Amino acid sequence: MTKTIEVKVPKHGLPVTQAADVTDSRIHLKVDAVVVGSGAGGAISAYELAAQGKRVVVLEAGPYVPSEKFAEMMAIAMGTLYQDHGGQNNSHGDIAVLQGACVGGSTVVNAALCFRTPDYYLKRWAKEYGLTNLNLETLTPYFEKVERNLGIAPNQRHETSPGAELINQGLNKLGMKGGVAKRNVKDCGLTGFCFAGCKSDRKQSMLVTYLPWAAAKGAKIYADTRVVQVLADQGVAKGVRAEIIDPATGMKKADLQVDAPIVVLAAGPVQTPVLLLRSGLGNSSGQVGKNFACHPTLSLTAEFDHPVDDFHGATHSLYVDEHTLPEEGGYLLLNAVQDPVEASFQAEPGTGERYMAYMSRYRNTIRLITLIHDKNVGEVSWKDGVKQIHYTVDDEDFEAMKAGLKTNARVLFAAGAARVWVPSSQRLMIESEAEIDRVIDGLKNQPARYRYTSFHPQGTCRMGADRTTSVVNPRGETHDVKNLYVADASLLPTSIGYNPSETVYALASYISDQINAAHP
Ligand SMILES: Cc1cc2nc3c(=O)[nH]c(=O)nc-3n(C[C@H](O)[C@H](O)[C@H](O)COP(=O)(O)OP(=O)(O)OC[C@H]3O[C@@H](n4cnc5c(N)ncnc54)[C@H](O)[C@@H]3O)c2cc1C
Repeated sequence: MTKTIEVKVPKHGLPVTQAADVTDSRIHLKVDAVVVGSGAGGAISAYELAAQGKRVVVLEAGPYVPSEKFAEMMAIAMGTLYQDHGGQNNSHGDIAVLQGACVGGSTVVNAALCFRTPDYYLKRWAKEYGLTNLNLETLTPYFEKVERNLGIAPNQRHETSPGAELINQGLNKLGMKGGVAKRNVKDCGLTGFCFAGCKSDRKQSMLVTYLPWAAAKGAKIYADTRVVQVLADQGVAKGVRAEIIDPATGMKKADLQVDAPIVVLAAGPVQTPVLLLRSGLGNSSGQVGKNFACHPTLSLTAEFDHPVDDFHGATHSLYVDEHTLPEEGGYLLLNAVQDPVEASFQAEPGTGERYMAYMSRYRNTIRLITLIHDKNVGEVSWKDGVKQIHYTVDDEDFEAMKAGLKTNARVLFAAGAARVWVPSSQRLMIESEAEIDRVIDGLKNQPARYRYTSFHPQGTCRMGADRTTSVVNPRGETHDVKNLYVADASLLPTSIGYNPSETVYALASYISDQINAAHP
């Protein structure tokens, strides 16, 4: 007689509890540490704490989407992997603020470009915010560790996209120098689909690195689970309350309470402050949600007289940072490959036949992004059950954007562009190098006219030594609530001008060590 033995194996490699797996309407867990959010900061914290023997649970509001299910189409990826299905904006609706919202967070959809935090900012943070502990000597081992663990390395020659090759030629003609991008990608498949998730798992996102490692050390991961309140008693963190939501219906399936003496918030720079505000915790300084910066970007699209086919290759091949520090201009240039959907919203060629004609030349186009180091002038608020991002581009920052766009256009013409499209509702096209200054000088700081995208929100739970001007102390613990830690991009005291993921990876690793030291 044959006996069937039922073996329960994880469905797609990563053991994740999803709403569909939940049968009880109330769940109560007791662990050593609860981590809120499974992105850059959350996944690293979860692994580092679990590796020290702590019982860890990770709660992630977004769904679990295994890599094999990634659709190599932006429109679908936006709907499944991004915060608010890709529709998160500032309150004026003139800047798209993109964040990942899935198991692995923004690391699943990011372009993997990595920079160590420049010493310039570490020195500034030490001087202005008392963060003398975050110096190069202390942080270098953390940079080295995450670079090793995530395979962060300079692109190989063959990974350079065709558009980046042209841009390099333009830079050479102008006597400028591009830097070779470093990315957390191993053996890149050159598909150009980073923003839609890496189907072949070559991007070393949290989904394929720290989260499986955390699970191997015993951490439990819940998807579809939105934390709605941080629990504390007499100034000491006690755990969190969450709701497990069926993503198919939007209906609540269960209430979840986690009791834990260590709470790590890593819900990202929009949701972490919202959680603190909703919970009425951590805000004696009045700084929770304040100091929001987001690195607004505008892309110029160059059109060539011949096909370039700039859709295969590293998403980012090169950067130009001669003018990135605030005193030197405050802008960074980055090339990026683009799929037709992205190309379609990076320029304003007009509608109808004009638009069709423009898109029919998609193969001839490349883009160069201008990213500005913005001041921390924004605020995330939570009012009447609604989150809002109040932010508008500051006038001085707009001047940095204009300076960046001028350099950007010069590089594109030197690269051989026939014309350059400005992403403005005024339908601006620059037809020669001689026209650059006139067109760009004519731009006014009216954000609704432009196609702004932010990929890097940051700064809403500022770290600092002074409890009256910051939310989190230099070890990552909130000034107000003991054992309540923050380990995500909200910590950054100022905008850092460069893509921030490696800074978040390093800070989360550093803070995990502080937590492990305080809770042996
Ligand atoms: C399209 C895109 C491209 C990018 N490209 C680059 C790049 O090339 N280089 C670079 O350095 N940076 C890049 N970034 C930015 C980088 O990925 C982020 O700075 C970094 O991931 C931030 O880490 P985090 O831990 O703060 O948040 P995230 O990685 O965003 O993780 C936060 C997680 O918390 C979850 N969450 C939110 N609220 C709750 C809640 N209440 N309960 C439970 N879970 C919650 C979210 O769903 C999300 O999964 C990019 C970002 C995007 C969106």
